[in-house]
Amino acid sequence: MLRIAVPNKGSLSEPASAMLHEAGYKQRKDRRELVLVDGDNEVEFFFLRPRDIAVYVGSGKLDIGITGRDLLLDSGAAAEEILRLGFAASTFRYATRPGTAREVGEFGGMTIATSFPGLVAKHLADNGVDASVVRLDGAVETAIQLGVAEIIADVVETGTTLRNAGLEIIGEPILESEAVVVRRTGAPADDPKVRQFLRRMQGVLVARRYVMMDYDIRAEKVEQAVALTPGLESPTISPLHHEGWVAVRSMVPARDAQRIMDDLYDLGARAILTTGIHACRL
Ligand SMILES: Nc1ncnc2c1ncn2[C@@H]1O[C@H](COP(=O)(O)OP(=O)(O)OP(=O)(O)O)[C@@H](O)[C@H]1O
Ligand SMILES: O=P(O)(O)OC[C@H]1O[C@H](OP(=O)(O)OP(=O)(O)O)[C@H](O)[C@@H]1O
Ligand SMILES: [Mg+2]
Repeated sequence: MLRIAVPNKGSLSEPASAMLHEAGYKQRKDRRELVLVDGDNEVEFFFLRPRDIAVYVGSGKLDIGITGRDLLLDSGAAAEEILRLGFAASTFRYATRPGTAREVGEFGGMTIATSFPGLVAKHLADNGVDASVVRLDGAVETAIQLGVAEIIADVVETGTTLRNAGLEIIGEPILESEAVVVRRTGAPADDPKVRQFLRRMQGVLVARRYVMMDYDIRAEKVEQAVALTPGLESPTISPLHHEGWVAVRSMVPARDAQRIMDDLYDLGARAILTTGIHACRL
């Protein structure tokens, strides 16, 4: 059985379970379930606090886990990222009241509040800054208003929370984060169960990002058309009964599909169809 840690709460929890479900795994129906055995797929899921996942995986008690890159690096656990999952994207940044400081070099002697003390301490040390770090569980924006800290370091997605608290971002992001799959550092890379799990998750990523496009085009235009729809490997070209025409089938990035359809139409392609991909193995 492959033992997999899955976030039980917070921003990572629902999208992680949705992705596992899309990859064909059984997922829990009740949020209070802590462990779930998916016998058909020979996988056991452990629903754990996102912050603890890298620790369990790093200790070797669980084979792999889904967590945030920021949580992984903050934990200092002996775990490493093996696949980016493309959800829960955010940056990790410093912020403060206007006029307090413009860059990390000016933080000397100040106090920084954060839920990610490991990340912040390392970033300060890397920049040669001597400042205090206070660990808070959440809602760190309020720490400035209440005089607990001059600076905060927190997760920023849209920036709305910071704006609402009257704070502004300082400097470049400390980190760009997203949900990732982690395993113990140095674990054998060729474990067939892990590889199968990663292939399934990669299949979901591709199915979410691509659509299948079909169209008919005059044979003499096919090279120009295929330049617009090169596919992942190479497009399939089939002759049409109507002489001088071919049918083309190719995967295209979903976000470009409408623009590509316009361009194909202008080139003379007709019967241009896009269909969703439910699952795939590349
Ligand atoms: N607004 C957000 N947008 C994108 N990712 C986020 C956001 N808030 C937190 N995350 C990500 O979620 C992970 C933190 O999960 P965690 O469950 O500890 O916090 P949370 O989602 O803020 O939940 P809560 O604070 O309700 O416990 C981190 O990887 C972080 O980058
Ligand atoms: O840039 P934004 O789109 O505003 O998102 C970022 C906010 O979202 C998270 O907070 P959450 O709601 O999880 O509360 P918390 O601070 O208690 O964790 C994070 O800690 C930030 O505060
Ligand atoms: Mg939070």
